[in-house]
Amino acid sequence: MQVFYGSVINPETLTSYKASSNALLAVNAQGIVEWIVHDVQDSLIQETLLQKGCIEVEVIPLKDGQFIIPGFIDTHTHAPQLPNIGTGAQYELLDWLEKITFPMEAKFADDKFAEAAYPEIVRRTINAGTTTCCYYGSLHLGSTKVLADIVHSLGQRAFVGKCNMDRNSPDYYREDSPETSLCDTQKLIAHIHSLDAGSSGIPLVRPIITPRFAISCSNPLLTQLGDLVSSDPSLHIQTHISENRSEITFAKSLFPECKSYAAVYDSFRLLRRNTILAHAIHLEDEEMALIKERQAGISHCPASNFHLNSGIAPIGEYLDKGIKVGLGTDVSGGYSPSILNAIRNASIASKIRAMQANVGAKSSGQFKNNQLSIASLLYLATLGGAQVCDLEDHIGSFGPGKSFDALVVDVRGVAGNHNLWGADSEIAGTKSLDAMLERFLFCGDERNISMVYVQGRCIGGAGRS
Ligand SMILES: O=c1[nH]c(=O)c2nc[nH]c2[nH]1
Ligand SMILES: [Zn+2]
Repeated sequence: MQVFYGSVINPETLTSYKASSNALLAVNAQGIVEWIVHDVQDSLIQETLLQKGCIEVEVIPLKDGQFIIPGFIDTHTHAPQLPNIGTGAQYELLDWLEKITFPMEAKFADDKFAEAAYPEIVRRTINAGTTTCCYYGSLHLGSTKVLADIVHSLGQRAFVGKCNMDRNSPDYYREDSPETSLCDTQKLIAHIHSLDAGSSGIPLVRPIITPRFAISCSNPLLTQLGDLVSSDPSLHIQTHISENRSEITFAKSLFPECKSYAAVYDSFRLLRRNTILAHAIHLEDEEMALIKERQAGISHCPASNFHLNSGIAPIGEYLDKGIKVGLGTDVSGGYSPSILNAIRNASIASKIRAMQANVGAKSSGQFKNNQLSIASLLYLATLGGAQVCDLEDHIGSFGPGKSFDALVVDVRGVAGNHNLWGADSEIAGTKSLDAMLERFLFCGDERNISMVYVQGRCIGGAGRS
């Protein structure tokens, strides 16, 4: 049993979180939160432990300036694109794929290249505070197995998929046939299942079906992927939707029988409660209704949406409609593997939409055309992401029975490196806990993430010895 004592911030709803500066939080040997008691005075720690039946446990005290939050959930990123971050912003999506992205992803045909590149890539996402990550690999089976192996060995919770893509990309980066694509996908699923064979509970690394986007998949391929997921309702699905106007026009021209982009995925049985749709910037009303009805989730990738000049997703409207939304870094459309960067861009995106809305006009919903609050931003980065991954019963916040996927944040910076508080020593109490959270979300970086826990195990962070 590990028992932490100190400041804990726990997201509750889109508009609220609970901040308590002297909580006791107990995690059992399986990495599951057993209980939390808020507002425990120093003098009552031992009595509280006894009441909980904990005898002779060592309490881990958090320091002044430290607090625990749930780990970040990155609902959309591309592992083989990390070597490209910070390049290509002069292009929009379709040219960017051809000129920047496909040439880099093609290098992962060589497993050795993947073995050299992926450890640092995964380590960076972990130290950035991402405890659950939805990874796209390249189209290659071999290197995507390497990615899954590395994620597994480093202890991150993740979904790992290889891209399915058998048309509309250059010869050097396209699968030979729908059959090859399906066969390699099945082999990847078997490989990932073998990683956690024999362990109880939900496995940390899980496969995810990854039709890159409608444009890159033929009808036979989508049909076969639909058959595959229909045979296993627990299989997750990730894809892109409605990111860029030219992309939408092209996608619609390829599927004239479908009413909308979302309807394409729906017609192949790929739209369901464990489907993660990245971007969703330019959805039509009918598509929003369909996505809501199917209970699919949206990965909001605002940095990428700005960087590739794609647009600003109407996240407030989706939240008003009750559509599930989480955050994605979308490396390398996005130029940072950190969800903190996604939080900042989500905040700016919401402010721009609010500014663009008719000045003085009353917003028709709670979130539409309003800026996202700190509570909403924290929620999207944690519990919202968990909902998008269909894992909200297990991760995204702390509560009895949920996994301890958590960050120990240190606003003074680990070993004083990157102190967000400067010389101000006034750093105690719930009021300043709110201020610490805000300061961390907008100014913090990995130097302020002391420990990264997944399933109760410390797997990274600047303060990990
Ligand atoms: O941002 C994006 N990144 C990609 O790699 C991609 N592929 C299809 N659509 C895409 N959008
Ligand atoms: Zn993407």
